Amino acid sequence: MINKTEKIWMDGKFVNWDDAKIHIMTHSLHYGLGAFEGIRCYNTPKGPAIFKLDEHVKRLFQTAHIFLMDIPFTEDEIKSAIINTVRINGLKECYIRPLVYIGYGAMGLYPKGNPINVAIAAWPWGAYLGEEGIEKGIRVKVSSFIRNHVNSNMSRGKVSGYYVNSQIAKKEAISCGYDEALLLDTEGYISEGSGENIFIVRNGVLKTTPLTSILEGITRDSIITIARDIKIDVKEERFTRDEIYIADEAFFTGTAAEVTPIRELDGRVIGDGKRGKITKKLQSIFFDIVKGRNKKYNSWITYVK
Ligand SMILES: Cc1[nH+]cc(COP(=O)(O)O)c(CN[C@@H](CCC(=O)O)C(=O)O)c1O
Repeated sequence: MINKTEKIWMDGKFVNWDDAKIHIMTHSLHYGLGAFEGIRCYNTPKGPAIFKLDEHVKRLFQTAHIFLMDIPFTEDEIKSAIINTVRINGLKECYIRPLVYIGYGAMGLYPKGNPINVAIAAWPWGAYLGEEGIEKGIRVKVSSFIRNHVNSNMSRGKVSGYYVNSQIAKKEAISCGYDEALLLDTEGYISEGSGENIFIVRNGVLKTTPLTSILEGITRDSIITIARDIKIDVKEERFTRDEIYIADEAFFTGTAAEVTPIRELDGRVIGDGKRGKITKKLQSIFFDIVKGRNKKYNSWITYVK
């Protein structure tokens, strides 16, 4: 069950969590066209700070742009609303969910005149794939469902309705006794997890999927930068499921998933079946950064004063 907080921001005003309601005939509820973000705020020695706020808000507006949704607020207004949502709820660490949706009005696939509404909620949300997963790694299954074609899904967009594909993949993985699903693209190459990007390590080289059928992950981009800063060779190129089977290490990245090692894929143990050395190094630098303990990356965090 979600951890309720006090207030939710809706179209410029704060409302009580229990009063944050919309009409059942709200367009996006029926047709799935909503733009959303997942953002984390961490506690730091100088108080709560939001990780890569600018990048997340930019992506939210890019998604709306791709789908011809005019957000009736500026990026700065949304950034302040996000900061104020964390502040008004007195949260030190939380997960933040801005949602841009097509509101109540016409029905049908061409909703002329329906308003574009915006809501922002923030709540405590711990390790997405479990604390144990962060330490020891998780078990993953290649899904029998694939990512949509790049001309079906506009994969630079983070759209609510796309997560039907992710949910059916995750349900299958869990019903088969795994922790998470890994989806292939339409050509059978590795794409991404149901809610994460993926990295592998082979012979000291870090490899991740190129920006094709995958969401342009902000955590993915951060890990690539961190890896290159510590002189790890990073390749963004396609690879297949069996390259993961024989990899030395593998891990997921995402705002919710953070950096979660993968210890097994489809019953094949990866490396020695534990969190790999490079994974551990990148994970620890990442957590130092988000928790305000690495000055070099201070521009990546926005303090909620
Ligand atoms: C499909 C997908 N791929 C990659 C990522 C990683 O992107 P980024 O967060 O920018 O590094 C996410 C985020 N998944 C979000 C949704 C989780 C949820 O269950 O809801 C998240 O991690 O917030 C995805 O949903």
